[in-house]
Amino acid sequence: MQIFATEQIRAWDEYTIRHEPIASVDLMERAATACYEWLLQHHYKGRSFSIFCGKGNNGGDGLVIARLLAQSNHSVTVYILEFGHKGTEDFQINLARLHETAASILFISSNEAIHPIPSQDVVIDALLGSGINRPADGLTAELIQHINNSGNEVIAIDIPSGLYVDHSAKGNIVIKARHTLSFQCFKPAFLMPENAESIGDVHLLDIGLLPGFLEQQAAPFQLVDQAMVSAIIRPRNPFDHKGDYGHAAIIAGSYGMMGAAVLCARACLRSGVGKLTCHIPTQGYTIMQVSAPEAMCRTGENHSPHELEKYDTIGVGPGLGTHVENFDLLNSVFEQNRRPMVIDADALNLIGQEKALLKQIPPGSIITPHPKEFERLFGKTANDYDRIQLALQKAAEYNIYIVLKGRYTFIASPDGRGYFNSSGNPGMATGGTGDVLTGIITGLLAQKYSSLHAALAGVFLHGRSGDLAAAYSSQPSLIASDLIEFLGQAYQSLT
Ligand SMILES: NC(=O)C1=CN([C@@H]2O[C@H](COP(=O)(O)OP(=O)(O)OC[C@H]3O[C@@H](n4cnc5c(N)ncnc54)[C@H](O)[C@@H]3O)[C@@H](O)[C@H]2O)[C@H](O)CC1
Ligand SMILES: [K+]
Repeated sequence: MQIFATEQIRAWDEYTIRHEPIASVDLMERAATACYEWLLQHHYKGRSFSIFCGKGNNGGDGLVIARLLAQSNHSVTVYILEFGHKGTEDFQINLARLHETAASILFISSNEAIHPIPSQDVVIDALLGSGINRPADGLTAELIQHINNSGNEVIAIDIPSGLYVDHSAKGNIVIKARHTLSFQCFKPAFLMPENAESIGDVHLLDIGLLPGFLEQQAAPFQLVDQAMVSAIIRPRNPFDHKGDYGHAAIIAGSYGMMGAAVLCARACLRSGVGKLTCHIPTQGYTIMQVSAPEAMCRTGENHSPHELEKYDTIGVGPGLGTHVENFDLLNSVFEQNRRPMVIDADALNLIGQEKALLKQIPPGSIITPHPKEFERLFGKTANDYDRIQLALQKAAEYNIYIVLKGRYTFIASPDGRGYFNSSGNPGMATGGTGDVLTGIITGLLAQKYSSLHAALAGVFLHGRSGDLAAAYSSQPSLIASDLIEFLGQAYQSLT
């Protein structure tokens, strides 16, 4: 699924209006009806509503929702923020229609007109939508703050007012919504951690924008979803043997951190790899052989980084530690292996300390930093959007894939394309889940998936395992081992 910027969203509306064809006021009716139906289906039936509208089409949506609620006997008060103009055509048409209902309509043209919101009311925020082109200020900003301070439950229409669709609004005054009801596709704003407080839970409502538009559009970002990953994963052939699924190596673990190596190894095995050899410290030998009997082990000084050319790929980093001798280890790995590999955790921290190593990473490799590791490697950015751009820039500069881990993990490809993963949940914010991801991606690379496909399928399957595990038990109780147990079901869920 594409993730569009403001101009493309507007173009998609216009394409639908022209080709369906449908009048724009009828498209607004369809969008607002979807919001109204969502409210009825989600325990808001019978509640009373304070609906705040601007004079653009976002406000128009609010007026239609107000009419539909009033016509179904809900108590509705509509507050229209005065901007000194009549409003868009569709806004005006719907204001006239609203006058024929029992809804109270009040205009806010100064601070004095801002009154306390009844505590039982659900607030609908339809002040500003995707047409915003500057920070909310003056009376608009005061009204937003008034709504935020009220403590009432807020449902934002299309996007919380004050937020930009595709660039940072950090530091601006923005509505804090419990739910955001948006249309058709994800907007970049919904995928950025810096907006978490504003957007609440996002619900995408289908308003029937025509799919024909998608064929002509190159979106700046793609959403990694089930359809995408189902098309990547290949079925197994009946006459295959283990040699067909590659030989992976994992170089991981140190005293006190053998768990990371075990999680990584077990996840790699469950990903479908043919053979796995773990290069681990000698004192971790028994732990690994008992925990992952399917894997072979090599021990020896400094993880014994020898004969690495026999592997199809290598995953390095989980639980490795950042002792100085590990710089030699990394140098040796990068010298021996020039095929795409996976680099994570302490291996990234070592590279963060010795930036010259970045240039030695084999081309097409996948690095999997979390935001702090990313910062150590490439520096701080002012906001999440800049971090995404920096990731794309660095991916191109070093010819690597950067998997920037988070709620919506971002995958930066060296060709300039960016992908946001859609699966996963906050239960996965717990120790060891990153080691599992490294194991899965390493296993997919060994099975000769391209680096891009291994990264995309790896993050999606990892998140899907987390979703299945959380559904089976709960988010708080989720531990990294659960992801490995549910990887089989995650694969199954793709078909
Ligand atoms: N498919 C869809 O997504 C549909 C969306 N719809 C809704 O339409 C809005 C977009 O409407 P638009 O009129 O373009 O913009 P806004 O309502 O956001 O109005 C903005 C309006 O206000 C001016 N303005 C911009 N920034 C500010 C500011 N900081 N303070 C005050 N005023 C500002 C600007 O000049 C505009 O005139 C979309 O979000 C959906 O809710 C349709 O219903 C159809 C389907
Ligand atoms: K809004």
